[in-house]
Amino acid sequence: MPGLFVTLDGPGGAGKSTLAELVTARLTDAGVPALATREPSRSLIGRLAREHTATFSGPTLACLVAADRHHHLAAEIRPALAEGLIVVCDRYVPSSYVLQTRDGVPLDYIRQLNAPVDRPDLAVLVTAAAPILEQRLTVRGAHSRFEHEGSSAAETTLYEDLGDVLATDGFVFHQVDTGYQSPQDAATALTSHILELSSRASHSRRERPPPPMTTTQRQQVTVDVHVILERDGHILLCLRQGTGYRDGWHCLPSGHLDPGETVIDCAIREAYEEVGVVIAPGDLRPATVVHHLSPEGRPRVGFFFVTDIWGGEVVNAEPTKCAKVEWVPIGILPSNTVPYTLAGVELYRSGAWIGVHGWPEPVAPGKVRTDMGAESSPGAAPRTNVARIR
Ligand SMILES: Nc1ncnc2c1ncn2[C@@H]1O[C@H](COP(=O)(O)OP(=O)(O)OP(=O)(O)O)[C@@H](O)[C@H]1O
Ligand SMILES: Cc1cn([C@H]2C[C@H](O)[C@@H](COP(=O)(O)O)O2)c(=O)[nH]c1=O
Repeated sequence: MPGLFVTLDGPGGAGKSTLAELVTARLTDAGVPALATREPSRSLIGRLAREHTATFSGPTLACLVAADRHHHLAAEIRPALAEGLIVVCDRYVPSSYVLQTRDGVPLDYIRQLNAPVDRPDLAVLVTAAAPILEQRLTVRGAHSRFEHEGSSAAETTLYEDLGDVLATDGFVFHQVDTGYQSPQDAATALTSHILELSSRASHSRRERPPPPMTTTQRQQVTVDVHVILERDGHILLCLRQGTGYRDGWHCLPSGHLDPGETVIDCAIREAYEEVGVVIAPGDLRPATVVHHLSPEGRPRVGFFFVTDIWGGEVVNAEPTKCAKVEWVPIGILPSNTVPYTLAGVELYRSGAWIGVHGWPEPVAPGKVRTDMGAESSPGAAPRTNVARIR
């Protein structure tokens, strides 16, 4: 994976969330695409785990957070890494080793549950002396029963004792003591460390020649699905925010294909999750397909669907990821529209069934055909079959 996966763990009040937010902002300001995320994640399973620690405990909570972790990796972390992003995750496996142990689950059981999950490139252990943590928690307030029930000293000791286990389990870790440095200073030091690691990783990737493709090696691509809701010459765009990827840019309701999902199911799910509309499978029409190469060199295939029939009201259903949803004229998209999105909409408008975007050279010079008129769609020109978008 070309990105870098960084996790932050440590006792309650150590400053994990503060650091995650500051480091991601600094990376983004430095022009390095980064994604801030956390565990339990924002998914349905994650919300169950986060919001119900009073109800779920012991092995139940251990399994719930492990299930959330598997889904989080598949749905959010691996796709972002594949795009070349630095993923900064607030809590990961070391939190399970400590919190589930405190909940009476045997450490070996927790290690087995987490044995199959990805190892981060860097596991940051954020610490501070126990009296400092207690003081911070008193001022900020406790987030969960773990912080009501336990003492910071006991939790800190469990993290301190974790070194050998983490090393055995394949974690490369780095300690940050926030006890005597401001959040800004801690973030500056950690951001430099991450940037250095990232540059080392990309150097070693560059120095390693790409392995030759053999018949057993196939190109891996990320599949995205985009939904064009079209009405009266306008389409619906979402203004991204707080995602760490292209924030401040407009995109279509869209997302990655989940494991086991068809592109049709994915379009229906994303439209519902992001803008609250219910689309019947038969009302989705294929708009175009974009074979995209991301600036980091990762290939993606985007299936664009279009519809003008849906149930429910359009709403901004994910306000933490989207500042607003907006109807815009299909022919005059905002200048801050994500280029990949723009390519899909332009292909659809031009009537091309399929196009390539972001690739440096024509894939098959002389083979580009634009002469195969086919059925047309509302708002779109007669269909052509292939186009190239720069
Ligand atoms: N370096 C620091 N110096 C002083 N105060 C800090 C520092 N880092 C964070 N804080 C403060 O300590 C409190 C806890 O920080 P934060 O919520 O980031 O911790 P956390 O490790 O994510 O906690 P939890 O595990 O409970 O979610 C906050 O009020 C935050 O402003
Ligand atoms: C990752 C992880 C989390 N939990 C629990 C502990 C807390 O109740 C929440 C995290 O909230 P915070 O604001 O980050 O403190 O989730 C857990 O039990 N095990 C885990 O691995």
